Amino acid sequence: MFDSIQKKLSKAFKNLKGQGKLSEKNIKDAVREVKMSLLEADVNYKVVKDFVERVKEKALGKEVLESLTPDQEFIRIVRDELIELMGGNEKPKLNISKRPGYIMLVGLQGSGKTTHAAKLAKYFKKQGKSPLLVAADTYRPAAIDQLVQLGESIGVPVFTGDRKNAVNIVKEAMDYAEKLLHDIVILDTAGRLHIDEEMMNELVEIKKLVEPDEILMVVDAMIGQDAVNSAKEFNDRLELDGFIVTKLDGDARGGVIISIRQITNKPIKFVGVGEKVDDLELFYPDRYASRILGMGDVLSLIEKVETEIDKEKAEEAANKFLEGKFDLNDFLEQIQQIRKLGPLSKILEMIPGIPKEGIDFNKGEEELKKIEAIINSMTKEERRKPRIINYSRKQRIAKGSGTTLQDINKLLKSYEQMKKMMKQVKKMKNKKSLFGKMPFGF
Ligand SMILES: Nc1nc2c(ncn2[C@@H]2O[C@H](COP(=O)(O)OP(=O)(O)OP(=O)(O)O)[C@@H](O)[C@H]2O)c(=O)[nH]1
Repeated sequence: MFDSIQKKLSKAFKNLKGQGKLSEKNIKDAVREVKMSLLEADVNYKVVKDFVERVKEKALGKEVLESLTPDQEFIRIVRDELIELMGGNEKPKLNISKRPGYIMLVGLQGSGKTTHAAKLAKYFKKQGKSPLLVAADTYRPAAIDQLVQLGESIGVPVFTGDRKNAVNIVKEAMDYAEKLLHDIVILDTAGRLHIDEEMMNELVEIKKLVEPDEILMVVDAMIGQDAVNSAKEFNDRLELDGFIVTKLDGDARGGVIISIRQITNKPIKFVGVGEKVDDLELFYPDRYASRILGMGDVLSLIEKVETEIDKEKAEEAANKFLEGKFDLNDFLEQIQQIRKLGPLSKILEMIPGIPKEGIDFNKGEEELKKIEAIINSMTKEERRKPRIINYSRKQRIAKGSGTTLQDINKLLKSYEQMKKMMKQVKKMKNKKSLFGKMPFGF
């Protein structure tokens, strides 16, 4: 995410590092680099121009010129201005006041509406709500089937009606939702390759009928400025409540996320970071500013861990480890939990200070898959007591998992090392409880 803008900006900052004191020229050069980085990231020209003016004005102020760590002071200014540009300290919020609440998704074809309708439904389901998905995309019939399939995969009903007339489908869906006591209704509407009058009229009609609590436009980050221009047109016609910016996991350059708020004056509420139904994040301007600047995003990582990782299982595993009873079954479960967080590259980029260069994420991913396959090919007893795995068992496991004897030896060796660590931890724990029993404590 944002690889190229991160690299360019870090070059701008590097030139200020170790300069002792800064001159006006240093700062002007750095500002120019920032400007080029933003333009190359496809940020709207006017947005860049205003942004750069504000950064220059602040950077030429006394604080930076006299600061002992001018590069950090400069980064702070860029970060603050970036946050401001993307919505300040605003928290992402959906304003649902009716019951059922209505969320209408609009956007161009292929932007990710259908996928994000399902992601939102799952998001609400996780909160204990009872969502209903409505397939009102009659322009591309396959979109209805796509939504039905996605709905099945997350256990959320999908209303399809007569599959012919979007306004009729929505009308019937409203009755249906009230009867079945759904508390949130998500409408997937039709998109076109380009904005056209027929599509807009249909959307306006649905809007009038439903009076949605939220009209969110789904915008594809990969198409850059075109996306921002169409966002402006949609907003002019429909008075949007906000945006879901999708496909930020790809090599999106960042332009959309940085400019859309400024151009439309409407907030980004969610971002899509992958094709799976869990790949949805709330949009916090400060956290995204940190990511754009390559400073990681620990808060989002913690939230991800809290929602994806089973706390009870994690505690159970930790206890087993402390008791020295952590076996390969537990090891497998831990790997599966970690994989629920998504690809390693995505996890690591949220942690500040981890350089991306030189890390082969695919190799790490492959290694995890290999370990999973090896443990899956073991019997229950072998997983519980890996020491019984002799040569012939190793041969069988290697065959079953499509790996080599070397791979198996490597895993068993890591497990032995882990066991040693468990023993040490257990010893320390016992010592601690002994000290706890001494008369004066320790
Ligand atoms: N990498 C990535 N792909 C995404 C994301 N969101 C959607 N996609 C993919 O983008 C493609 C289009 O998504 P759809 O949900 O079908 O788009 P749509 O806007 O409903 O398209 P129409 O129904 O034709 O208007 C699909 O292949 C999705 O898997 C995302 O956040 N990241």
